[in-house]
Amino acid sequence: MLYDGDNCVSTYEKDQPECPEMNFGGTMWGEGGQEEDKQSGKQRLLVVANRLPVSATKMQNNEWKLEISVGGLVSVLLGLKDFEAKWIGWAGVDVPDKAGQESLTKAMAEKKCIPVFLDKETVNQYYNGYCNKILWPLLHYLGLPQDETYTSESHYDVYKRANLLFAEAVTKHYKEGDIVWCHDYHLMLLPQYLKQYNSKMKVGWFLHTPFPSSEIQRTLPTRSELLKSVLAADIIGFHTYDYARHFVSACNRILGLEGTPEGVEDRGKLTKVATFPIGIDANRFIRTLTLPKVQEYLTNLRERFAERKIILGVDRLDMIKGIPQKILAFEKFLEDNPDWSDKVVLLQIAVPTRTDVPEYQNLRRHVHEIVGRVNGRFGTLSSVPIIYLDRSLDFQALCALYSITDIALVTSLRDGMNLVSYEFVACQASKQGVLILSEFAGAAQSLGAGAILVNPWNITDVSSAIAYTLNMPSEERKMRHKLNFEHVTIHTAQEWATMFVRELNETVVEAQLRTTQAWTQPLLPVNEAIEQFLQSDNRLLVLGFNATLSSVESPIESGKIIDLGSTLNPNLQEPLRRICSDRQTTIIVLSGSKRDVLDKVFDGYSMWLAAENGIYLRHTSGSWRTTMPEFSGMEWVDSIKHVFDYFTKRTPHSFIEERETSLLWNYKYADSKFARLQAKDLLLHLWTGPVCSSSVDVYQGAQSVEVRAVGLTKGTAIDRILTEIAYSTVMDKPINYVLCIGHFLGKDEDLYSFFEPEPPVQPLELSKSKAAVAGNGLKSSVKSDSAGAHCRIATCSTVESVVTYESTTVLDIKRENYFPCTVGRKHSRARYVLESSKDVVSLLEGLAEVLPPLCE
Ligand SMILES: O=P(O)(O)OC[C@H]1O[C@H](O[C@H]2O[C@H](CO)[C@@H](O)[C@H](O)[C@H]2O)[C@H](O)[C@@H](O)[C@@H]1O
Ligand SMILES: O=c1ccn([C@@H]2O[C@H](COP(=O)(O)OP(=O)(O)O)[C@@H](O)[C@H]2O)c(=O)[nH]1
Repeated sequence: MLYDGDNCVSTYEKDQPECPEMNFGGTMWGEGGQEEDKQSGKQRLLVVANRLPVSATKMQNNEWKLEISVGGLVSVLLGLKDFEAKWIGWAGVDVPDKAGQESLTKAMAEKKCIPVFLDKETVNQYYNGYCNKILWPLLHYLGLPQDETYTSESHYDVYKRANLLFAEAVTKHYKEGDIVWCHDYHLMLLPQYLKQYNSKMKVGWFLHTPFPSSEIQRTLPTRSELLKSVLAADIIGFHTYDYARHFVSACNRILGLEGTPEGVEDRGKLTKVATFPIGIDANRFIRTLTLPKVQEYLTNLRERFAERKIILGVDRLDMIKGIPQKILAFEKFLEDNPDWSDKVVLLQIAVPTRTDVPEYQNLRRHVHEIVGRVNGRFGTLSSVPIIYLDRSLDFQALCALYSITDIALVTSLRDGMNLVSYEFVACQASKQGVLILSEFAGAAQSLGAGAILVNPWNITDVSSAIAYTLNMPSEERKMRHKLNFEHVTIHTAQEWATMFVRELNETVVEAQLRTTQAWTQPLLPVNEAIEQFLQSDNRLLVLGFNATLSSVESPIESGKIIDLGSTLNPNLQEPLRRICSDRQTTIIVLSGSKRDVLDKVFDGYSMWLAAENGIYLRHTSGSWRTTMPEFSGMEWVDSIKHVFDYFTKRTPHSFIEERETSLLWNYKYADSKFARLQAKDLLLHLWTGPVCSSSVDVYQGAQSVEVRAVGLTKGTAIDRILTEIAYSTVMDKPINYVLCIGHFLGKDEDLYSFFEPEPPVQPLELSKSKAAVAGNGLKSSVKSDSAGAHCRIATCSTVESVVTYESTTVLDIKRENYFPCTVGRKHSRARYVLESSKDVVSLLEGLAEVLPPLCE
């Protein structure tokens, strides 16, 4: 992005009146930066990138000449007026002596830059080696080096060390509340290092390159470490949706983590993953075109190329830019269109980059060779078809060139975004030339409507696109330009940065809310639960079945699964019988299991059975009824079953449970390690296939994957179940004790919140919320029974949960009488946890003991 390495410093900004100095966001951050920051009241932003936006040359007496090399990111940050920004990055020069380091640090402080000093060997192994020989080709689908004598391990160690040095620089300058924005593949370990130092630091990471398919990422020996480290960030940004999708799927397939619509979830911690397509400061380009110097350039260029159409290529001399392919396509065009041979010229600016890496040196030789061949073949004594420059241009010359060009030819084999295509469009207001753009550049997803998209590997395709564009009617040209010009001028670099930083701030607030609301819970205070049970006179126990009351039989006989289904833990028979017989206690077993399973297991107990996640309900003395008929459709089932079948065949001892309203792939009897890997793959197939096209939710259990209709949750069900119970029983006093225990997964945890009286609110808020309760602050459901009578269930949103049915209060719960508890899950929304179903036995035994003995 910044062409300042390798002897090709782009100094084009330094003389420009509109941008006299680096002054991100106004106030300077000197040694007394915090003071000034307090004055400005702006949020501080630490931008950490491999490269600084200034490059340094040593003069005499430890003095430094600093040149600003403004590229995409720099101009972006120049526009970030709402932040106090400071840049941390590699100094770009080797400064072995302390005195030199101090003087450079001081000089750079004036430009709000903090240099990180890397010695020559570190640069060689970290930047040339691990970044540019390993990560860069991999991220661009070129794979790992084929040379088997090459080992990346030592490079990786140095990569780690370099990332630590960046981390040290950040922590040295970090102040509470700062935003730390890490950039690119050079710094993939940085988010983790920073969070280890201070878990409260707001950290974002943005990748400027593509993120390849997980099949490519899988080959990287350090694949897991790098993914885990970037996941430590609060938010991860990519240029395009495809890159974000690939990243989420790599986390799923490589780390086994769940991808959600918002990002990647790991044991309750969500890392947000989102797309933020970068833009440019289009006005800066438009303004520059009016400068006298640029006009002078334009006059010269017009004279020089008066008789010829100009095709322009501006690329770093990098294999991802597809320069050889571009030249071959141009050769093909000349071959196929001899009439054009002296009427067109290809100007190719090939900016040297990473010149210490052997692959880049080879590329240079290769490109020189083919340019020479084509010019030799099609050139004349007076002109050549390709003008090729191995250097960078100053900004004004570049703008002039963009503006005079007829066709910009961008043939990247892969490219994160490609800002050159944006810059060309911004400079084309008067000429309205055409952009031929590789479909493998991120820019194709934003400028695709106006550009001619090509597959750069298809030489004939690109050659035909050149011919088509040269002959394009002016109306079409104008229409295409208009579309792109609008995009480039509206979706600017500033918008990009503002959006990222805003999202990062919001994500941190959301995450704080989530952690304070949930996810860490103490053990159930069993004595207290028993004591409150004893004190109450109308109690409700809502119990899950599987992994709560069940015991698993050994199911495999002679290698075949004989699924006997779950049975009731025998130790529970006695306590359950006792509790069921208590007239002041109602038990509901709320389970995903089918009706016949619950019928069989709970035959002889007096309790309510809610099967298939509560869609079906019966008292053991009565018959089944449907509580939520709207969820009985199964139009989605075939496509899901197809995927389940595929994995069942390939995972010994796994099986499918077909229920009336859901479908479950169960691998509780399979080899757990292998089955977990299979489950990861299965989930990926579901998420990228049938789940996208149907209204279903996926529930991931410890040994199962269940799919059911969206909205069919145990929390929705309990609302209807209580209505039914209230309707069919005589309740002379409200339920004043609830124990809600189960191994409930994912969205089923809404069951816990159904009963949860909301926490006390601030005094000021309290009056507001009371007012709301009187108005429409009630969670309510209104349903008609068969006779047309209306039942209403309402939950008051203060410290008490109140449920009424036809003006009779059914449920009146205070926080101290409510015990929501998960079984065997480390991360849950329930207030309490019991570690295993054994603890459930002890608890129910405890409850049974305080009841009067059974009269046989
Ligand atoms: O610093 P270098 O090694 O000389 O490389 C220059 C930059 O190349 C990459 O740029 C990417 O960022 C652009 C803006 O987001 C994007 O349009 C382009 O497609 C990418 O290739 C690299 O990611 C930067 O870190 C380098 O500084
Ligand atoms: O002689 C030149 C040619 C190009 N550029 C700038 O380099 C950047 C190239 O960014 P791009 O996203 O196209 O690709 P990258 O080189 O970052 O992969 C653009 O902002 C160009 O204006 C430059 O500074 N000097």
